[in-house]
Amino acid sequence: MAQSILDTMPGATTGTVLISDPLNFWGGKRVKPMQEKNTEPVFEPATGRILCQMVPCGAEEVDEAIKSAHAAYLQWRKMAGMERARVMLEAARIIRERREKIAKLEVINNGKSITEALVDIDVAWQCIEYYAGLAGTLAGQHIQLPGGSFAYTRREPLGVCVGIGAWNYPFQIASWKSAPALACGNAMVFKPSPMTPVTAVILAEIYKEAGVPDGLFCVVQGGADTGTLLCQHPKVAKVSFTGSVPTGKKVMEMSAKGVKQVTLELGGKSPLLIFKDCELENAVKGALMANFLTQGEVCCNGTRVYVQREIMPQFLEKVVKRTKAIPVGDPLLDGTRMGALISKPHLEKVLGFVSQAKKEGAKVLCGGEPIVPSDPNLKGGYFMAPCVLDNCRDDMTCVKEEIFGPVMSVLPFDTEEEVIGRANNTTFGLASGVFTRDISRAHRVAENLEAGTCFINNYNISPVEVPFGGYKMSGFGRENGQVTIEYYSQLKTVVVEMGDVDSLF
Ligand SMILES: NC(=O)C1=CN([C@@H]2O[C@H](COP(=O)(O)OP(=O)(O)OC[C@H]3O[C@@H](n4cnc5c(N)ncnc54)[C@H](O)[C@@H]3O)[C@@H](O)[C@H]2O)C=CC1
Ligand SMILES: C[N+](C)(C)CCCC(=O)O
Repeated sequence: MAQSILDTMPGATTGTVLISDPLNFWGGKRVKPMQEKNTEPVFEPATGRILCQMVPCGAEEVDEAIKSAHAAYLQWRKMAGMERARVMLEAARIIRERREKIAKLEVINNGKSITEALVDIDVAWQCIEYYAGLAGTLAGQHIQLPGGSFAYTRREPLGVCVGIGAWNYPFQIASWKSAPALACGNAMVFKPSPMTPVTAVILAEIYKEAGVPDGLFCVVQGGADTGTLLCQHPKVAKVSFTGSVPTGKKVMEMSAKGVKQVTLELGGKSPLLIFKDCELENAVKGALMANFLTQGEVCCNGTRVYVQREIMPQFLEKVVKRTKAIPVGDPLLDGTRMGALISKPHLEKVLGFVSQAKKEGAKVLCGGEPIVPSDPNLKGGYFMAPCVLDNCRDDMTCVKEEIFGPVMSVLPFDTEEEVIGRANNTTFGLASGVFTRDISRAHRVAENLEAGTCFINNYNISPVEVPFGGYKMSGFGRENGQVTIEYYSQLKTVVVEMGDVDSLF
């Protein structure tokens, strides 16, 4: 059935798509909601038009999905890693083959530019391919003990894992969570954000087509209530969450009650440090990459841009020139580099941060206002002009709080020691960046910044081989890279006695 939606994609344009297929998936197929209660409209951000209805799953449906996942888990965990790898490689191949269609659907639901969505879909299949590669390498250790006795360890799956996703990278988040989970022999029940329910179910269909047992990757739709049901379900072994800090705390609290493992990928207010000895053109490009991907709705964005005072005028001139040149508009057009924000209330929240910044003394160098594109089709879309704020201070709201929109705050600094102290003066710690040509300084700064990632002379590149995750209130656990295997598996120790029992009793 998803085929039918995907198959309409080649000819689809902004403002033309309507989705009526069921968006839940378990037992190997799309499942219609049991009842049409608490339905929420889902919007196409570029037009403000209703794209489909999101019908949240209740307790009975969540239970069905988890049961279906558990049954699949019992089969999947018995397969050799190499067998699981073959299925996952097939899933990666199918995604790659349909990348344009999936990317287009993602754009229609999320509002980001097609250029970016294509990258997101590529990162998704690469992630599945990467963990397929690791599935066959899972192994334990053999430990020799006295008298010929020995012990060995087995790396075993956890069981049914829950993935709860945010709306900014819908398909990619579902892949980042499911790929390591499945590689280790787990099943996953995934709940997308209620604002972007459309593409996770495509991933479920692709896994099915690739040959996973029915139920191995399920999708349940819903918001906080459905998420709560998932976190509280006794058959769930682990919850991996991407979203805001307040919700992350609730997820951790609920999971604690059942002693479930958690991975939390939360928000950020990451610093980007630009030293006067940097290659300025690259630093300017890096600052844009750090702020304007996905309309600024990225958790690891480097939104506090600290620039060494001597180069501030040149930096501002170049950064403003490039920001003003960003083509904002119809996200399905190849030339567009920034699309629409996720929703009207979110756009208003972001614009509210800009007015608050002005009240607190910041100077808007460009953007920060809504855009109504000339194309009549896009009149109801949630567009705004990307914004650069000057005259910022560390105590301003725009510098302290996560805006999650295209708003860059620029701050001057004088010394390395000073800027490191200021950069670390936050409860967040997701990412950070430094631009300098001095290699000693680069590594010293990387060591001293309190964040899960430090980009040196670039920003926001995230190859799937590289671990990603936060320090401090930005969360814990990691996604991507080899280490994530440890977050989706548990170690069993088997102790073998080769002699007689030397009993104390
Ligand atoms: N770290 C990141 O990548 C993201 C950060 N955010 C930040 O959060 C703000 C709010 O965005 P939201 O989508 O409302 O984030 P959120 O944290 O409320 O939602 C994230 C996910 O958690 C689910 N959820 C909500 N309440 C839950 C509960 N009690 N139990 C279990 N699951 C629950 C949501 O349905 C969604 O799937 C954004 O403006 C932004 O500042 C939002 C999205 C992604
Ligand atoms: C892909 N990347 C690194 C730009 C962002 C991924 C993290 C997120 O979900 O916001």
